[in-house]
Amino acid sequence: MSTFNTLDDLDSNQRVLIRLDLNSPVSDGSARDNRRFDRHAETVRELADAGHRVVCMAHQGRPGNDSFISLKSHADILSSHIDRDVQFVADTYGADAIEAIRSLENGEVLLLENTRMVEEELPEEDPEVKAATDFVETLAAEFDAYINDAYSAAHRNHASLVGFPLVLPSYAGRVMQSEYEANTAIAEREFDGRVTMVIGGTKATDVIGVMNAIGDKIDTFCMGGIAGELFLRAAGHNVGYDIDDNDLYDTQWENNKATIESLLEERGDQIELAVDLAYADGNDERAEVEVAAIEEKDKSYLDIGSTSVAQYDPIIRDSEAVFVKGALGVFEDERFAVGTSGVLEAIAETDCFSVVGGGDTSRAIELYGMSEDDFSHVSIAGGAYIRALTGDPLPAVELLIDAAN
Ligand SMILES: Nc1ncnc2c1ncn2[C@@H]1O[C@H](COP(=O)(O)OP(=O)(O)OP(=O)(O)O)[C@@H](O)[C@H]1O
Ligand SMILES: O=C(O)[C@H](O)COP(=O)(O)O
Repeated sequence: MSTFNTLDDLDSNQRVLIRLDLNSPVSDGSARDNRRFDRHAETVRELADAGHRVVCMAHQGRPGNDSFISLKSHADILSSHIDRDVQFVADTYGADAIEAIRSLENGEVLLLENTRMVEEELPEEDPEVKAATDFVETLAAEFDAYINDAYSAAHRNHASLVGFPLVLPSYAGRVMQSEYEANTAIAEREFDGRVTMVIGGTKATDVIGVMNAIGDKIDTFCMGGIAGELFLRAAGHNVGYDIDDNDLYDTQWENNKATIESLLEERGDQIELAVDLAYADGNDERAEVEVAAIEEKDKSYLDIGSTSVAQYDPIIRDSEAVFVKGALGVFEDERFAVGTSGVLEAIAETDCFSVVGGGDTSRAIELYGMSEDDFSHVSIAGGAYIRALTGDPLPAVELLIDAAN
């Protein structure tokens, strides 16, 4: 597949600016280690070993969310994965950042502060607009090359992703290369038997927006996570709204209500909803309730229930291909891992073609004693992977391809 320039095309001794996707779960104000660090470490290590000066950009969370934090802890985690120091500067493109960039020696690695702290990074705009921002112009002047390794963020038209390919020689990093090749090939595959997609996670908007586009390729959607609860709400149950400040449901409901309702109407026979949900009871133990018995939502539902898992299990075992996007519950807490681990184990035990995607979902594989080898492909991308399945191009990838031609 000849597409974009890769690290094999990079000249020696370059000052490189590389976009990673280190967007991670956050606890106690710090990032938690996950597969994204491990995978990007390969690209960063290769560049540093080759003697380039490596400056990394990445984002974390979204402004206004609890997970919108500094990248300081990310530098420490990345450093532990590449066995060399990763310097950190709490600045994006101001005087401190420029000084740190200019002080870098060959083979050294520096991580800049969270790109989403730059006002010009968001919102989504045309590449030409992003390329003309102070952020892109100022940083571009310090580098010989731009590398995009952030396949999992390539569906966003943000400055750090679409601005630089217009002003610097641009290359794909190793993660970009392998994820692009795998996900593009998968999007083109055809299957004879049942094709199932398991949908969970927190970013319901990303998946609901593409369910129609992939609906002709998918026979059955098994729903969980936030999207699952929103569908239950549309089906007339008293769930799928916020009962605390975490705005996981209400905004996504407002933005997707019409689409969910029309999906249920037009594709209702393809969509499997949970029949029971799990929560923490007064003793902090896992408890389950039938969806039909919920009169009012007065607690957070953190997993699908075991009857729902038993309902999804034969569907998965009868499938020729299973695509997973997002976790069915808060699997990081063992009490609420029943849905996610149950579904993943069913996939691992069959020989269907399987892809597991979702920024954090791949972590469940390791956490619950499975191996990545039990699946055909494990992607560290969530929204980008599901967009790729529709066959729609990813803006940041298209720009890398244009740059090579
Ligand atoms: N019912 C739920 N309530 C709160 N969080 C949930 C629930 N179900 C799943 N989650 C959380 O969803 C996260 C998994 O999301 P995942 O990273 O796979 O997809 P995403 O957040 O939707 O999107 P992306 O992969 O694009 O980042 C897990 O960290 C899990 O705790
Ligand atoms: O985690 C992800 O899926 C990517 O980093 C994109 O993050 P976003 O959904 O906040 O743009």
